Amino acid sequence: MADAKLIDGKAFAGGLRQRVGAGVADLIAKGGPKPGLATVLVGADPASQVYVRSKGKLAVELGMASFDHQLPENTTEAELLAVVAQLNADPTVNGILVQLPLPRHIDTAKVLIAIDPAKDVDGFHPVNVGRLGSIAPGAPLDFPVPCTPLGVSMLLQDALGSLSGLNAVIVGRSNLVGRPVAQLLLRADCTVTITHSRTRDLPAVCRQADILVVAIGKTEFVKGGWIKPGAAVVDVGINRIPTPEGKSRLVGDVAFAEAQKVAGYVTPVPGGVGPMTVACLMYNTLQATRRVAGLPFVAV
Ligand SMILES: NC(=O)C1=CN([C@@H]2O[C@H](COP(=O)(O)OP(=O)(O)OC[C@H]3O[C@@H](n4cnc5c(N)ncnc54)[C@H](OP(=O)(O)O)[C@@H]3O)[C@@H](O)[C@H]2O)C=CC1
Ligand SMILES: Nc1nc(=O)c2c([nH]1)NC[C@@H]1CN(c3ccc(C(=O)N[C@@H](CCC(=O)O)C(=O)O)cc3)C=[N+]21
Ligand SMILES: [Mg+2]
Repeated sequence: MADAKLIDGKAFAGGLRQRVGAGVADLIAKGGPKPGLATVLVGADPASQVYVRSKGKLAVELGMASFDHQLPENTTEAELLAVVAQLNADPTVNGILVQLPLPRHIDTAKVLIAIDPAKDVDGFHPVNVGRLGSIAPGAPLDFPVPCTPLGVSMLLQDALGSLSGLNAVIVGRSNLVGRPVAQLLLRADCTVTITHSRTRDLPAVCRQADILVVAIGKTEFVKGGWIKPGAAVVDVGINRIPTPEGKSRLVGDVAFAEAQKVAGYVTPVPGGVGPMTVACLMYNTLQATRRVAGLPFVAV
């Protein structure tokens, strides 16, 4: 079989960013508010610092205001909740992202439920989780939806067109990725199977998949022999591995070279899902701002 088509997430994300930027300009031109995105990072994890900084930079590039809050590792839960309350009350802030994971002494669920659901641009608040979990097939996504899953579903719809009736297998059941991916593919009329570390004969389950989405955090875990010929494979994993030169590079959860020989479509790491996550955060921030301005929902 010919090599798989590469799903170019970086290119698609570039287009989405451009459309969001145009949406921001249009909103402001019509006298609407300037979208504002607040990011909150607790602790000094270098990778997280890089991500949060790049989110702020992109927001400004797209015409939004960016507010970055860097709190020390020893911040108490009460202090973090006070920052969230202040951002909830600030009318210039339309989107709030609290970078995860939080230090162990902070109860993540308590922080996420404290964010105003209307400003929850990660889609992690239980109200938004519930909206996604009870959505009717094909109904509009007119509330905040988790960024990585939204990006995954956009890439699949762009590559395949209608997903109706396709067998989708998700590897990983986290609240951040696996579960919301499953909800979005169910909304798109896929037949969805969610798998995890207790799944029996995972390779055999994966081989049933027309769409295989992998989000486990294990370097090149899914092998070529697990993939149905012609399937669309979306690799969400971000694993940093050392190179012989003493540097590091990113690899996914799928053995990419093997997958390319079997799959019909495959996303690379880097340049696949990652850039979509950040673009969808901008999309969610624009949409949250349009909603507070009382404007109707339009997908961009
Ligand atoms: N590209 C992007 O924008 C993003 C990438 N990521 C990346 O995606 C990956 C997953 O992230 P996240 O969902 O937060 O991870 P979690 O660690 O929260 O969840 C991992 C999931 O994988 C499952 N799992 C682990 N080992 C196996 C195994 N051997 N067989 C089957 N299932 C297994 C776990 O199962 P169980 O529940 O049974 O423990 C769990 O459900 C990571 O590499 C992360 O860095 C995350 C967010 C955004
Ligand atoms: N509240 C919260 N929301 C998140 O969305 C969130 C989070 N916390 N914590 C961490 C994870 C991880 N995540 C990524 C975002 C972008 C890339 C990304 O842009 N990746 C590039 C590579 C970037 C590089 O080279 O380092 C790519 O795959 O091409 C990856 C991973 C968002 N997360
Ligand atoms: Mg915690």
